[in-house]
Amino acid sequence: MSALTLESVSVSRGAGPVISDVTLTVESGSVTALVGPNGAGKTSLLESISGVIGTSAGSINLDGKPIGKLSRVRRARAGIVHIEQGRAVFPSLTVLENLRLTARSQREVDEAIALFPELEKRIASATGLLSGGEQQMVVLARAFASKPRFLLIDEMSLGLAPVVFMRLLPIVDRLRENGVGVLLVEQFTHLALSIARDALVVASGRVTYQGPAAELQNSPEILRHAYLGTPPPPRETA
Ligand SMILES: Nc1ncnc2c1ncn2[C@@H]1O[C@H](COP(=O)(O)OP(=O)(O)OP(=O)(O)O)[C@@H](O)[C@H]1O
Repeated sequence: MSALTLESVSVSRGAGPVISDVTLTVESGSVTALVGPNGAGKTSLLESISGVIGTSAGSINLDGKPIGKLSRVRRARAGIVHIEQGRAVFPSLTVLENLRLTARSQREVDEAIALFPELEKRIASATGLLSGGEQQMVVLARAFASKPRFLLIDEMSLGLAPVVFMRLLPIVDRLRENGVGVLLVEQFTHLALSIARDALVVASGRVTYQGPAAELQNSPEILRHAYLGTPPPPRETA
């Protein structure tokens, strides 16, 4: 079992700390939802994992080996792929050309198309002509074509209606079934929790909940306290 682990990670930017003391394990073939209020530090945490920004304390490990000092490119080569906010496609290139940009071989392109049959009929279209949801699908397919071991997805739903975003969730689940470990930052909390096994809530840079996604999904009170950063209600005993 492959794992991406963070041990007591802290991140500072600008005026001071934005992430404090986060410990987390994402296993291959699992989805972890990372949720929390605006400005909580979710994007900063993803950026520190992929190497966009540095950490101020703690360690980031891939299968037990520290990767926190590696460049962004080397982390990507090791299999940590970060889908940043916004739809980063080349709109004037066709879907196929966008896939070829990250795939290392035609086989990887074919595998991506096989996993995303929805894109097959649009393969020769300019990507900019696709709907927002379809373009996000191209982003996911392109990420898959780059053979990720761990995928960090930052607000894939940005600019999409919930109903469109809901159509992308089974695709994330398909990636998971293919062994990818997914860390999913999402503003549509309940939709993210619905496909996640584990959940992490951060508020003001600190972890306020860590546990099964189903528990958060089923307990609005626990979720509310986690977002507010206040102590959770006592667990009911049988
Ligand atoms: N480039 C930057 N320079 C300085 N401070 C930044 C920068 N980017 C973000 N911050 C600050 O870091 C804190 C965490 O921001 P971050 O974007 O990580 O939160 P977030 O949980 O992803 O928020 P949102 O859900 O609104 O996207 C905020 O206080 C933000 O103002």
